[in-house]
Amino acid sequence: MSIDICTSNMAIPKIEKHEHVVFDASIIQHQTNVPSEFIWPEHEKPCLESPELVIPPIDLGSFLSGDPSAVSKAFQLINEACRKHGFFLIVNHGVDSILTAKAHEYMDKFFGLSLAEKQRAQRKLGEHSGYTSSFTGRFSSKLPWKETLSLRCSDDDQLSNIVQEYFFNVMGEEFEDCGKVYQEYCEAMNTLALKIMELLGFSLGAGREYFKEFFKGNDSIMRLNNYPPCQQPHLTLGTGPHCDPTSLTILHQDEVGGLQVLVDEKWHFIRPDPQAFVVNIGDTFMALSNGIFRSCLHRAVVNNKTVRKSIAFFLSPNMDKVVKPPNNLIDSNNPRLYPDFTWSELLEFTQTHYRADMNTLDVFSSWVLQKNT
Ligand SMILES: C=C1C[C@]23C[C@H]1CC[C@H]2[C@]1(C)CCC[C@@](C)(C(=O)O)[C@H]1[C@@H]3C(=O)O
Ligand SMILES: O=C(O)CCC(=O)C(=O)O
Ligand SMILES: [Fe+2]
Repeated sequence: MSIDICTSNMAIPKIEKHEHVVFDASIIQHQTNVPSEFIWPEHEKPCLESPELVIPPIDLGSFLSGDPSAVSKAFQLINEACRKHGFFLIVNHGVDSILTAKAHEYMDKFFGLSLAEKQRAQRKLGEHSGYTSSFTGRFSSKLPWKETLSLRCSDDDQLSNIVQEYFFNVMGEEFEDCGKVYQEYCEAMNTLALKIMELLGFSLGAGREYFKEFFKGNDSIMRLNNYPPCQQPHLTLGTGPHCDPTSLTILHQDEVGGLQVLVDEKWHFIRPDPQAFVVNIGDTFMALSNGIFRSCLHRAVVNNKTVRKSIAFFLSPNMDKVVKPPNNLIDSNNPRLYPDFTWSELLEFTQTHYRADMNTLDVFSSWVLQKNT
């Protein structure tokens, strides 16, 4: 496949696939030389000695309790973080730590299977759920050193068991318990995401309920990321630099560490904390906030000793919901920065035409404008 679209002022790079590359985690982790498809260009190669970013976490429980000083503290922290880089940590979030621990344990069960067994869940083009090893079917170079299992999830009543059913139908009875855990985890993430939306709505002066309402019936994705060890970790990346095209990401990383965030033009490690969720603003929320809250640029590095796992929940609106900012964020001094679009259009753009990176929202906006003229 090779798609080349040109917008009025921006060329969209080709997406090419090279299906001959095989990423079998059990083999590739021992290979002394990283295959060339996994070698990232010089300017994107990771710095494995980056400094750590130290930031105060947001206490969600106290904010929701309504205690005035906690509310104003959370309000101040969230405003600073989202205007500056779009990333923050949440503690006292109400998610059961046993559930999170089980979600990590079941990752070992799934990713510990042979490649052929994992490929029973192989993600097909156009589908949201399924297993992908290193995106070898989608991209030709700068392949990420990871395998993922994506699961579509939603708070729509009709899709209330979608994760559980996926495991049962695709992986069989043996994965029934695993399906139950990930179903429960998705529901916990959905509840948490909507609570965070209250905080964001409040901070942007749109009202506590505004974004919570907007995301009712959301069509989200949960992704299990498994990063095997790599013998030349300084040459590759687990996940390349990107802003999530989705609205809000809630990530839980295991104790190994590898997530880096760009702040003040420097990459910083985010030290893993089992009690905390890492939250970042994605492109769709940046558009919803009329550019006031920034989509966060981040990436993940790998290491030569230990497998690393992370679980990401990507909150996204219902497919047909029109993404446009609330009226209070638009005036003559703050004109609209992005055109109206639907999540279904942006999703299609990142899956078919353009590999999500740090410029997705701008390139996508030009594409939408050009399409509509
Ligand atoms: C809708 C999505 C596309 C990606 C997964 C979710 C949200 C983030 C996107 C992604 C993680 C951004 C970096 C590149 C990518 C290919 C990846 O490494 O996983 C992206 C996902 C994707 O396109 O499948
Ligand atoms: O694994 C990580 O820490 C980051 C993963 C990520 O950015 C993603 O899946 O979008
Ligand atoms: Fe991401």
